[in-house]
Amino acid sequence: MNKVFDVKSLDLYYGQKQALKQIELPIYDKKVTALIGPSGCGKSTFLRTLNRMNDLIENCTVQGEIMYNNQQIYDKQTDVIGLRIKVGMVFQKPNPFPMSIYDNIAYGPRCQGIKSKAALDDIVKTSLEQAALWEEVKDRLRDSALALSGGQQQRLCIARALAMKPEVILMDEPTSALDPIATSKIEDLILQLKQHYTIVIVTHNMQQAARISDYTAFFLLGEMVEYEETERLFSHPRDQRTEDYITGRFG
Ligand SMILES: Nc1ncnc2c1ncn2[C@@H]1O[C@H](COP(=O)(O)OP(=O)(O)OP(=O)(O)O)[C@@H](O)[C@H]1O
Repeated sequence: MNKVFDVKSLDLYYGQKQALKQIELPIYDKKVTALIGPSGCGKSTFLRTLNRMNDLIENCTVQGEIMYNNQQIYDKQTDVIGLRIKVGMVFQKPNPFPMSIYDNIAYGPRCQGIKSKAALDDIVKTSLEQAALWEEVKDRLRDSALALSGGQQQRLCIARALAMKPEVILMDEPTSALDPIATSKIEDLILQLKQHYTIVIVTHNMQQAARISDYTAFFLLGEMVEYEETERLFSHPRDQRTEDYITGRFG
């Protein structure tokens, strides 16, 4: 199986404080990898290393190696903007831009220099279709995105990421602000998207990890304690700490 990312000996510090310790992890192509663990264990921090979003945090230093398609992304020569296009991100709280549904999707492609209306129309339609939102919004593309429901806004944010033609989508607790029906739609969508994209998702919800992911990594206190095929990790955890966490003994 093809590794999209290969992480080796990754340490991350916020100032003096070490938030990630010697993380080693592969991320496989067109699979869903879930990151689980109690609050503050470093899941979001790790997720952000994969497209160098932590660069935006002052005092954050990273050591070790993250290979993305056989290229070390923490090299000085890395085109970080290009990396963030290829490795898109969806956040916990839906964050549509205060503009129309259409313009939310067209914004990124326009910034990349695409001006033709036909080309933009096509990107908007395809992205919304892939995000399972087209049927719900096709008659109101010029309406404000802020008028959509929370679940629709989150699918819009996924469509906005897809419009950039990424290879990987990082999702940081994408359903934690949503009700169960909207959550279930996003979960179905993730299962669809993995046919074409590699997905890494942070979730607090172990049932969700079990339902949608192929691989799971359990983090604790900045360490990656266990990484396994999801089914195996939940049925036969190797480490006592994983077992304690998944059986609800802490966290
Ligand atoms: N910008 C920052 N500056 C300093 N410390 C930070 C920063 N962001 C996170 N941390 C610290 O790094 C550690 C890991 O935080 P992180 O947000 O990655 O954990 P998490 O597992 O994603 O938690 P949660 O599930 O609550 O979102 C925590 O101790 C946190 O306080």
